[in-house]
Amino acid sequence: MPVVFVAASQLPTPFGVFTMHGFLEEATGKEHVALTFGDVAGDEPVLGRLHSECLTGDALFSLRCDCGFQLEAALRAIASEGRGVLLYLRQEGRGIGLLNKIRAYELQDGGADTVEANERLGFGADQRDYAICRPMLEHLGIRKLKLMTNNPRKVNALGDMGISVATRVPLQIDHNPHNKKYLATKAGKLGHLLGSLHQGEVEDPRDA
Ligand SMILES: Nc1nc2c(ncn2[C@@H]2O[C@H](COP(=O)(O)OP(=O)(O)OP(=O)(O)O)[C@@H](O)[C@H]2O)c(=O)[nH]1
Ligand SMILES: [Zn+2]
Repeated sequence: MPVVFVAASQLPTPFGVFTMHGFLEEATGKEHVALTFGDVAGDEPVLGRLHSECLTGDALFSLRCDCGFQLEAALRAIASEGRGVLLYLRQEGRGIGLLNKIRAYELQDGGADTVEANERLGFGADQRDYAICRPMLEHLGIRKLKLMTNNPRKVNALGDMGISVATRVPLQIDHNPHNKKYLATKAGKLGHLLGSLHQGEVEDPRDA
C-alpha cells in the first residue's frame, strides 16, 4: 500500500502544539494526516489513536455518534502524556464515504440500525482497511502503541501488520439521546468494548 510522506508543519491546538505530517495514498489520491506530540520514535510504546474520518462528528458537532468527543479526548490525552500520535484516516463512514453515510443515516432515521443501514445499501458493516497505517507509523519510527480504542478490530489489524499494541486504552464517551442506539449497536453487533453503559440496549425501539 504505497503511502508517501509529503510535508510536515506545526499545528497549534487548544491542547498543545502538535506536529502535522501529511501523507498521500497514491492508489486512491486520499490525503491522510498524522499528528504527533513529543518524540515518538523508538521502542517505548507510544500513546496512540487511529481515528477514522467523521465529518459530521469531527467538524459539524453531530451528536449521532461519539467521534468528535473521542477526537478531542484523544488529543487532550496525548498532550497531557507529553508524547503520542493520532492518525487521522480518511475512511469516512467506516469506508463507504460521506454521501453513502448520509444515505445510511436516512435509513436510520426510518428505524434501521447502523449495521442494517449499511447492509441495505449493499455495503459491509465496516469496510475499513488499516493497511495505510503501517507506512505512516514506519515513517514516524513508531513500533509499539498504547492504543486508545474500544474496537478490538483495530487492535487485531495492527497486530496482523506487525505493529505491537502493548495495551488497549478504553476511550468511552457518555451517551446522549441521539447516539444511545448507535453506541448500543456498536457494542451489540460490531464488537466494541463499551462496558455496561451501552450493553443490552440494542433492541430498544424507543431509541431509534
Ligand atoms: N456507515 C456509517 N458510518 C458511521 C456511522 N456513524 C459513524 N460512522 C463512521 O464510523 C467511523 C468511526 O467508527 P466507530 O465505530 O465510531 O469507531 P471505531 O473507530 O471503529 O472505534 P473506536 O476506536 O472505539 O472509536 C467514522 O468513519 C464515522 O464516519 C453510521 O451510522 N454509518
Ligand atoms: Zn462519527
